[in-house]
Amino acid sequence: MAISLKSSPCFPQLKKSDSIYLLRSSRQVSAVSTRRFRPMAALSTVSTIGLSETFARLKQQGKVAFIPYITAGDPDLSTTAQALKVLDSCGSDIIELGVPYSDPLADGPVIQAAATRSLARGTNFDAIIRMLKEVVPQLSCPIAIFSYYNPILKRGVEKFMSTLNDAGVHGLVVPDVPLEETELLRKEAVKYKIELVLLTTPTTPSSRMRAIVEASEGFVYLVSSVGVTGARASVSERVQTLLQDIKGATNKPVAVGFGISKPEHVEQVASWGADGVIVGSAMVKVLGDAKSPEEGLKELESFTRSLTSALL
Ligand SMILES: O=P(O)(O)OC[C@@H](O)[C@@H](O)c1c[nH]c2ccccc12
Repeated sequence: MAISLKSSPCFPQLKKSDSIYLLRSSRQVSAVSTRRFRPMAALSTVSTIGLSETFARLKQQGKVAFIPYITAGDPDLSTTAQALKVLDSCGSDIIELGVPYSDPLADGPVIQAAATRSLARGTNFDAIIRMLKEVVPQLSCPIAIFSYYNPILKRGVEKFMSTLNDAGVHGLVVPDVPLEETELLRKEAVKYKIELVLLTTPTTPSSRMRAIVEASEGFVYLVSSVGVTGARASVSERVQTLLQDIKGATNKPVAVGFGISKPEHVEQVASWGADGVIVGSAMVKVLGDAKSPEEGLKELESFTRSLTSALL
């Protein structure tokens, strides 16, 4: 069944030939766009497919996934709700949504500041989940929650996973959980159909990298450079060989993050064979630097479009 696209704030009027097709998958209706941009309205009742299925569909279309990260509650949760819809309608394929934390040891100054602002406003996990229950049914791309390990342990792993499942979240990234401790996380994640994404870095020994890619669900997160998150002037050439090493060890999709902040970075990483490109700090900065939430959302729209166009 094909439906014609309606105009949406994020892309010019598309031709009829750009119709999207609603495909019935085994578990749910899913929408595959024949182009990167999707209208918000036309997909308001379609539930999303998961991370691995998203990558499989993009691979069939010869496309690379665009994966933005934003911090929930910065500047506030209602702006986050609108930002998710803007990112979705501007062609994001998966969205990473960060749960703000008081000790974000892997984050650079931009995301640390966003977490501090969000926590100062009183953002908490329950409020984020309430917001997601409203917004997820309006999105056409899956959400992966980004949380440090401590808040998950405090809430209880099973309760945390079932709460994500209830909210329609498909993925989870826990940057500071050691591989040795992922067993319990993975067991509960599988039970609640949450794809647990693990990270490998340029300094991960190859035997450990192989264990990580084996255990990772949804996709493998290749951290492009040592250090913390934050926009860099360029993406390290080493990413090319790291991608080859990982792809030699698994058929799972590999998405690259850290430092990517310009269209040329996106293009470069895609040309090296990445299945997905992750942009966080640069997105968070756009929202954080804006004089008002409205201005932030407008800037986010044009910035996202500049990056997703680099993948077309
Ligand atoms: O911010 P960058 O340099 O664009 O990197 C992506 C990153 O923000 C996102 O994936 C992320 C946010 N917090 C993290 C902590 C660890 C690893 C990754 C992350």
